[in-house]
Amino acid sequence: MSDATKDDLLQKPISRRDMLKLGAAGGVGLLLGAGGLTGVLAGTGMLKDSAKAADAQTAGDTVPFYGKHQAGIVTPAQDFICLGAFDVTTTDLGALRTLFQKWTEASAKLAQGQGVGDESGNPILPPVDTGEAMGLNAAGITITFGVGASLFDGRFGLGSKRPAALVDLPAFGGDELQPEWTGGDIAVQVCANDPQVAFHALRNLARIARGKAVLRWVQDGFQRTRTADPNGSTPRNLLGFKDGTNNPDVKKADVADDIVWATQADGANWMADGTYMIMRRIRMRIEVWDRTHLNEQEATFGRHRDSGAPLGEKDEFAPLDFAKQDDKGKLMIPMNSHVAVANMGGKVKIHRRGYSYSSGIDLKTGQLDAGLLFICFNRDPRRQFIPMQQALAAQDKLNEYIVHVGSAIFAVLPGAKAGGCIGETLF
Ligand SMILES: C=CC1=C(C)c2cc3[nH]c(cc4nc(cc5[nH]c(cc1n2)c(C)c5CCC(=O)O)C(CCC(=O)O)=C4C)c(C)c3C=C
Ligand SMILES: [Fe+2]
Repeated sequence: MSDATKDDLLQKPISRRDMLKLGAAGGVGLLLGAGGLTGVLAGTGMLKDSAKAADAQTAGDTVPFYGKHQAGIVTPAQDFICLGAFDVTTTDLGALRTLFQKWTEASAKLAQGQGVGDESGNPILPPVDTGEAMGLNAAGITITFGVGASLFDGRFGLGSKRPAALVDLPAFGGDELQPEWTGGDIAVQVCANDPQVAFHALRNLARIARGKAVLRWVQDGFQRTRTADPNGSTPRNLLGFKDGTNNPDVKKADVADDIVWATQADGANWMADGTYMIMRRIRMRIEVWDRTHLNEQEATFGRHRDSGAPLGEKDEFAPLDFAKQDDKGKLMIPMNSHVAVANMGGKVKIHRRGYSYSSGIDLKTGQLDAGLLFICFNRDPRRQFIPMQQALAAQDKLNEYIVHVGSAIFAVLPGAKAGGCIGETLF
């Protein structure tokens, strides 16, 4: 084996699957034994696997956990989400710091496709990791942490550090918020290309938090999978429309700087390179929508259903022309359509990263409890999400078919370097 290949293998994170194979071959310790690497890897078939794994990695199998910004914000959306909000039960700032230290270490391991910690090997103790992700790769997992306004109350003496941009969201017209889907001291957003990998991460992070924080609400969500749509075209929401077409291109650093990342100049020094996340659990009146004719559906969004193009256009990515009229002088895109209102004259932008959710049925009505787990990231909600949602609440034709039932806002912490800790700029 060439030195370069050996280096690659040593750099390559060892996945849960590799661990199992190494375990069967005599233990991970062998990996470190002098000259043992080639033999162990050949014996387990990992040499062949490592070539496959390298391919998988280029397909986004592992996303670095550490960095200037947290992952899971401008990272292209994975197929599944498991979003949890926690209430902190400890009143000790030191314990909160320790929790974030433990969460950081565990998350860095999970991002590499590993379990949350080293097993003791003692059969009379519960395993350190819950085990349901054994044999699964990292599936592009990202874990993103944020803190809610309630964390800045009297409990930890953090009141003076509450960023001005971390406002309590105002009441919006038409809101029917339910307390069980609202608020939270801490948000943990887990996204992955496998639902079990995502669930496993949130479950283990909740387990680590025992005695310090408890889950307040959890919402799973999904988009189409890569298997069903290998081309990665724009996902469709549960109303059947392509959703995300005109999202700003946050892969471009200048666009992300403008729309997503907070700076020191924005008010709170500790939030530099962080962002603000808004979650809205938006239930869709699916049964009503399904009885609505296509013209009306398209007028509601201002786009064609099949292509996703603006009304009157053929190409999904054609620019929106709100002045364009049909041959009778009627606006092609109605002024009260969702895109016309959300566009805000092109002056206000947010980065949307939502998922569909389906949570069974409403037992009272027998109707589907399904909709959009709306998530957006923005640099200052006072200038971005809030005015946009105020306009939508007042004018959006889509309001006939949706109702906002959950809501939360979080300051998403800056990223950390390897060896550092998420939250170190705050606590
Ligand atoms: C406050 C922000 C927004 C909420 C809440 C929201 C809810 C919501 N949106 C859809 C479906 C679509 N939205 C689309 C575009 C779009 N939506 C927002 C903002 C909110 N949406 C913006 C800023 C935009 C882009 C506007 C523009 O300038 O073009 C679209 C069209 C395709 C696209 O560009 O993504 C769809 C479809 C649903 C179903 C929903 C609540 C359930
Ligand atoms: Fe929208």
